[in-house]
Amino acid sequence: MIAQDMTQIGRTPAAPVRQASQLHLEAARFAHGEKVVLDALTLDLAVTRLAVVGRNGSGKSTLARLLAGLVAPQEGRVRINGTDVARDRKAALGEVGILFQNPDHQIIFPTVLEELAFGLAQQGRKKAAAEAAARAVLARFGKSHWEAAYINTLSHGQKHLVCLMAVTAMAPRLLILDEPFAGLDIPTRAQLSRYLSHYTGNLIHISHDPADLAGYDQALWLERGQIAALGARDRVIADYVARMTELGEADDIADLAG
Ligand SMILES: Nc1ncnc2c1ncn2[C@@H]1O[C@H](COP(=O)(O)OP(=O)(O)OP(=O)(O)O)[C@@H](O)[C@H]1O
Repeated sequence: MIAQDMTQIGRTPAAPVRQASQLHLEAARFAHGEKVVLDALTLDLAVTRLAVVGRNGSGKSTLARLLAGLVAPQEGRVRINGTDVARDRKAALGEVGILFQNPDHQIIFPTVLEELAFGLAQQGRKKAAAEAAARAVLARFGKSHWEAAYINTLSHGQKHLVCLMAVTAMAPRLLILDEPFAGLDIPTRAQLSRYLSHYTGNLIHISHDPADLAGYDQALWLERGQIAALGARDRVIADYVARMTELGEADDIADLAG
């Protein structure tokens, strides 16, 4: 069951609702060694609900990591609401959070409370205040009984929920979701989806499944590290699905994305 007033999850009551987040990428480049993933990517966009699609290997997760400031562009600039998210990590934590596809890549601490309190401490709260705020988030999600649970005893979906609680506890204005529903059963997926639809901050949602992206107003289609299309969700997703269907029906799969 969803606890209490879901509109307040991750936000204090006084927080502004869905004030757009401003993405600013200026000729951003990111390569893994010789492999250039994103090249001279330029984007100025006000985001409330943005869907991101693209083939395997097109650079979506790399873009997510750049936007979250987990990696810095090797050339160019990435700013979210004016913050250089890779350099100013403390300010970045209030601007942007990320939910990975695999919770095991995100979780650091053994227990649920420690995991939730960590991000809050990173934002500058003292240990006791961070733990109190973490307990408040657990209560809001109806999961106070998880406080002392060892995360390695939780299921994949439950770990996902821990990550979602941890990231929303920090109340970032922009939350990036990198295929958050992969591997989840239908009820867990529905529950997470409901939590997310009530998140009062802005969302960027990466998914291969257009059904996950209903309710998003804009969409960005990434192709080999370049923007293939950006605009109204319905049009971009329709064009993307048509193109993917066309490729899927072709016998020659030599054109599989690098
Ligand atoms: N650590 C790494 N070392 C080398 N190459 C990498 C590394 N991580 C990613 N890549 C390469 O970067 C490219 C983009 O990867 P990325 O994970 O951003 O794509 P994606 O669009 O998120 O893919 P998917 O839909 O499969 O999750 C791929 O070609 C991938 O092989």
